[in-house]
Amino acid sequence: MTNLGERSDGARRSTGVRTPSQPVPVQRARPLPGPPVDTPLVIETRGLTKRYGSRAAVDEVDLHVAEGDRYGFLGPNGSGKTTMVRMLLGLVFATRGEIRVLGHEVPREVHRVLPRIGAMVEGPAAYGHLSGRANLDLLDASGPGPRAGRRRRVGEAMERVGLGGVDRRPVRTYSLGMRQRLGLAGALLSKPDLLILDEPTNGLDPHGIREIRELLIELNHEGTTVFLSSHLLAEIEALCTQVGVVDRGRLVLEEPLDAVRRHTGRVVVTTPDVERAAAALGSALVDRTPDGGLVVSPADDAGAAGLARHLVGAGVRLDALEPETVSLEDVVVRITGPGSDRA
Ligand SMILES: Nc1ncnc2c1ncn2[C@@H]1O[C@H](COP(=O)(O)OP(=O)(O)OP(=O)(O)O)[C@@H](O)[C@H]1O
Repeated sequence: MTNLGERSDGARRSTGVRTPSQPVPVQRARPLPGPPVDTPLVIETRGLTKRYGSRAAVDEVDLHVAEGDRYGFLGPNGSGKTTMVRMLLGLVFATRGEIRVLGHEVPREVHRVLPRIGAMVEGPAAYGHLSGRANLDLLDASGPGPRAGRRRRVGEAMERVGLGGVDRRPVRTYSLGMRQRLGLAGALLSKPDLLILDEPTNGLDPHGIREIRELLIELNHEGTTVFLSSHLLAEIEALCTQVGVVDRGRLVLEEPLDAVRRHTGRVVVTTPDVERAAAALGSALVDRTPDGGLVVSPADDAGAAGLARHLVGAGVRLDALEPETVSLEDVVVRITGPGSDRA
């Protein structure tokens, strides 16, 4: 198997946007902003494929997750996210392709990788008749950590996910959100270098989602790389620094979030004098936003400053003049089809 760590093409990020009629793999393109290209990769796959019968659940995926990333792996239902996550953890064998996690080949060296990973896949599993603390005690006992300090480790993990006060209740009385937090506490026990989480905010209410997001950002600032799969665009947009979009098993985009939400070169004008502004703009007015903003394509040499002068000169009062950006949702909807459960 090729040593993925020896890649020299420098293309740690690839980029590509396709229209639905162009089912091409992700393209490698311009250098992108973000961490330097020599940031070590903690997850890398090449040509990774998993077939179930004639159907490819994961299809020729080249994934690049760099140290320090908060990487959001996004895709419609049935697009292959869980299969991908399971292959990264050695739970499912690939049909073809290569996987390297934290510098080791998976599945061959997965025993060297797992102690450094915290993972939560397809919802947390726990013994319902035991308390959350007892479940974590068992999990800790099955891990590589020493017995000494177990009580403290478990206590800290429970506190971090907001379950500090409920440690005597049996897990069968937990809400889905509490189970999700318990799963996350289990993933944190070993103070992992890498967290791999499949839909970690499933079942959480908005407060819970925010708490988990803040926790993941905090852990990331402390040095943990976070890889999470989700179909929740808003969640990825609020949390992640990097985005990989998968559609029907293929990785169709992999970019820093900032690059995805790039500026369009157009300007959104907010004004109380909408019709006066529209008349002054003439053919430079190209669209209107749902909340009444005017989308303007300013002449190249004049830019936003020239646009502002022109409008003020025409007697238009300006509330705001902002660059228009593409939302993650716009991009994802454009490049992916409906989930395979709707095909
Ligand atoms: N064990 C299996 N046997 C046969 N087909 C499978 C198996 N596991 C997954 N698949 C198929 O592979 C495809 C990808 O499934 P996967 O669960 O990885 O997608 P997903 O993106 O995680 O979906 P969701 O967001 O709905 O969880 C689907 O078409 C699914 O039906």
